[in-house]
Amino acid sequence: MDPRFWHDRWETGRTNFHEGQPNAFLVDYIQTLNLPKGARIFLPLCGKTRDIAWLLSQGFHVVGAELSATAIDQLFADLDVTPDITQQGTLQHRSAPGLDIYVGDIFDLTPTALGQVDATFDRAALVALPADMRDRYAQHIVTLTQSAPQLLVTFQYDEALIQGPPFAIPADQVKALYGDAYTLTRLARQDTDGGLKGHPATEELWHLIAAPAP
Ligand SMILES: C[S@@+](CC[C@H](N)C(=O)[O-])C[C@H]1O[C@@H](n2cnc3c(N)ncnc32)[C@H](O)[C@@H]1O
Repeated sequence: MDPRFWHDRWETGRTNFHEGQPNAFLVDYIQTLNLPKGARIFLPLCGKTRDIAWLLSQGFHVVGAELSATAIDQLFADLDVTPDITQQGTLQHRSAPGLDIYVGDIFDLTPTALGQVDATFDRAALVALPADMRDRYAQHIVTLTQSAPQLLVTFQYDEALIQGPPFAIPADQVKALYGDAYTLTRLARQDTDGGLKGHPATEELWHLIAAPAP
């Protein structure tokens, strides 16, 4: 998807994907990841999600990647924190205690820059990408995180009624994208509160664990 689409959304404040509170699946299912305090959790395409403040409050270290500098300005303002800022190639690195954010195209992020992560939480990231970008994205996440365990939130809805993003990602597509690298378990599904764009929708939570070597 053209980066201008997202820059425009942030510049004009059309960010209805932003939840004003930590994601309910994250809060209810984080224990499934069985992470110790201080574990590093990666949030791809993080926007200014409140999940970051919540994870920090739970004693985790958060690493995010986000295209929009405006989103990250707002994130740090919401956190009431002034980050240190350095340039790393095409990416800007904004850091504060417990928090590293890479501002720029996630496809420019390397495993070396990201460093070791213990888990990934994908909410409104995979589903934000059109079909022709998803393979590349999923492979990039696997490479970046070295198949770290993942919680992945997807949507199901009638695509004849709703135009994404967020895009519907049926179970067989989750398996096609991640089935080689991970063993997949659907942990939960629930109707989206108030529907999506006026139509019924369902959200699903997937738990991805590195598949045993063949
Ligand atoms: C639907 S929003 C979700 C934000 C956040 N995960 C949340 O739950 O509120 C998708 C975000 O991905 C960002 N984005 C889109 N393409 C990107 C890319 N190639 N690299 C980094 N971020 C990207 C957009 O700027 C936008 O903030």
